[in-house]
Amino acid sequence: MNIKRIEESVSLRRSLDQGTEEQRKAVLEIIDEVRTKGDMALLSYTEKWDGARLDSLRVTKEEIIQAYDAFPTSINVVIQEAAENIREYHEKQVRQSWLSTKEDGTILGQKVTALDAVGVYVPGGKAAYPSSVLMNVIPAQVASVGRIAMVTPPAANGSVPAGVLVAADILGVDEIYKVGGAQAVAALAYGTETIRPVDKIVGPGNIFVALAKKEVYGLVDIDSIAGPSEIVVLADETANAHEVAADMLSQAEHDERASCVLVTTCGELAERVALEVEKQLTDLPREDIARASINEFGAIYVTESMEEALRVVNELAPEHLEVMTKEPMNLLPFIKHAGAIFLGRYSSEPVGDYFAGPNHVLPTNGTARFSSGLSVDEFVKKSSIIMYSQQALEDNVDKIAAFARLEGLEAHARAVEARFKKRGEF
Ligand SMILES: NC(=O)c1ccc[n+]([C@@H]2O[C@H](COP(=O)([O-])OP(=O)(O)OC[C@H]3O[C@@H](n4cnc5c(N)ncnc54)[C@H](O)[C@@H]3O)[C@@H](O)[C@H]2O)c1
Ligand SMILES: N[C@H](CO)Cc1c[nH]c[nH+]1
Ligand SMILES: [Zn+2]
Repeated sequence: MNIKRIEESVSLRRSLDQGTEEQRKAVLEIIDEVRTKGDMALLSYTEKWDGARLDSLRVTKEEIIQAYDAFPTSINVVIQEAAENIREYHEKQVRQSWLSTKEDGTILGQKVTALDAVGVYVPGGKAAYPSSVLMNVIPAQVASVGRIAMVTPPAANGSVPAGVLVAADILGVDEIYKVGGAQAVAALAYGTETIRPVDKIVGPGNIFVALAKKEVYGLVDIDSIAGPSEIVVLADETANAHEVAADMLSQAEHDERASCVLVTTCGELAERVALEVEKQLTDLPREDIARASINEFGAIYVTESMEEALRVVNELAPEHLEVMTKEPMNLLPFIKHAGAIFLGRYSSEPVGDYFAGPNHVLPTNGTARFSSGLSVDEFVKKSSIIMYSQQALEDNVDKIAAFARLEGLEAHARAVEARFKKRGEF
């Protein structure tokens, strides 16, 4: 791993995959087919892209029972405990509706209402993470979303990864469909004979899923489009090189385009981490992926001071930031931009990926400058409440009418004045 000089400015931003012309055309065609042909189109695309010939799209109770047999009970217990931690954390995010009464009797407020129906996309194959099922479903449940429908592409033999089914069942999600790609997104947005439409679609997926989500946005809401994983470790001379390297590799193994960066005030630590990364890479099962990510998007920066290191961290605005310094809590006030902040030696990034409670769906590509991780807020909406008293309207009618006339909107002015003037008096 190369130790780099700090340039004027540093960035984690990798070009976002916008898809090729061909992929965009394919997605539009798939959406149109699903909209017009419904289930028939879903079954035919599932055969074409996933190689699975299905009789029916919905996962059955028997399949869930079989999924439990694939694991020892001990892992189910772990999933259960992780789910409890995630639920407890997200319960703290719940917002209450509020009403406030002014002196003149006016009541203003905000009513928080959960979405009626949400679709959760769970990617197929190796990236079918049961942990992501927990992270996408639990905040929706905590928000009291009425209905949660899950979609995931089946393997060629028609099966769905057992871990995904067990995680869904532990959470009580029983509406699961074996369909993936753009066709699944289209089904959730438009509805088919089997799949009822939803109001919002969340969850990561490949370029076909991302393009389809962008295309149906407006008809339904979508979450942010997550890019490849990122980790930045901010360390001083007290950090342990073996542990820093291990944490960096935890994200490098996700994706060839994942990024892991060390920012340190200690040149000696930088040298040791570079060697450790190389050493630890060699026996990783996903060595090829991690090596590609390190070569292309890995970096070690040595800074003159902690002040400069903090400037670099805020500029990178990473998805995950680990602070491995003598007094990590003391640096918290100076960290402005990061999706999740892991403080101290014992807060290794996978603690957050799986177990601690906060969500692991986080802003990537520098978007932590202006956005936040998935939360209960994403599954509710807010209606404003206005109940003006007679006194309040009488006191303010002239101001409101004047403002309306400033905009040339006479009917607006007359609407408020109608309470106090008779017909023909305007
Ligand atoms: N950021 C995160 O938290 C996170 C987590 C898990 C996965 N991911 C990402 O999700 C993605 C998973 O990708 P995947 O492909 O394994 O699963 P996927 O479920 O996203 O996509 C599989 C589907 O793609 C469609 N497809 C494939 N080739 C096609 C083609 N030529 N034309 C039209 N449709 C086609 C098929 O319908 C197939 O069912 C990866 O990019 C991974 O990085 C991200
Ligand atoms: N670190 C990933 C998000 O960047 C989430 C994840 C799922 N499983 C393991 N990790
Ligand atoms: Zn991870």
